Amino acid sequence: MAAREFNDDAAGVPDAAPAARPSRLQAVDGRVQVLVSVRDVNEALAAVACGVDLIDLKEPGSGALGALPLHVVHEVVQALRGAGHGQVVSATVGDWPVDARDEVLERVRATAACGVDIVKVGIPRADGAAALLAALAGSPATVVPVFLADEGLDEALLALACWLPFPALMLDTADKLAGSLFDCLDPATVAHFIARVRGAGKLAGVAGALRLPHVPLLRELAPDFAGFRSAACEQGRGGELVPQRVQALVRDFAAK
Ligand SMILES: O=C[C@H](O)COP(=O)(O)O
Repeated sequence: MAAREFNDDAAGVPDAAPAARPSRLQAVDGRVQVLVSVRDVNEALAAVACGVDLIDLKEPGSGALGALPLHVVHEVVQALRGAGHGQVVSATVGDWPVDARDEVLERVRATAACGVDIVKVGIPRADGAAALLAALAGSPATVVPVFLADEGLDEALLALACWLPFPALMLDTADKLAGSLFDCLDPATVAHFIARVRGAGKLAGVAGALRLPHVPLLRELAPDFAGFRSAACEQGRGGELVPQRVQALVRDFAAK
């Protein structure tokens, strides 16, 4: 799909947007779904046992969207499905420069071939991001672009991604030591992102060093899903997943 086919005008998203790809990712009425990033079979099974909605396969020690070895991605998908767990499973492809389109597309293809439902790809605010989005829209895999919001939100990029046939869009941060998503974007901008994505018929997800005290604000903003790694570990996001921390997140999002 060529970026030049897109023509955002004052009216916003053009009428002739391509239909979003069918995806197993669905909204749940009245509840923010909890996504937790895990690095192996044990963490995935522990997260499922805690009641998380979405399992995200990632090596947190390798960066914001650090990729796991493909054989581990495959192994976790097999373990979850083999044990009868139907959670939507996503996986990341690593942190790539924005112009490494061929490498990203190849990694997206290989990751999707491991049986995950969704492949998450980071979109930095940088020259070349529109071309990357357009290339990802042409991939046969189900891709969810993840806007890295450290430098703010680029409205034109968001409009393009809303127009392209992705089933969902996410916000996240690249620098996990610089605070949370809300240190990069104010709640009104996050609310605007969610409304814009929903208005385009897609699901909206947020992440970015979010912690338990952010849950009330997240519930108010009501994205379709919120993603966590840092909050689920005791020794930083590269440490081990702590089930009690995951349970606390699930409980607080489910509380009446
Ligand atoms: O997609 C979710 C991320 O793994 C969240 O990680 P984080 O909480 O460390 O920002």
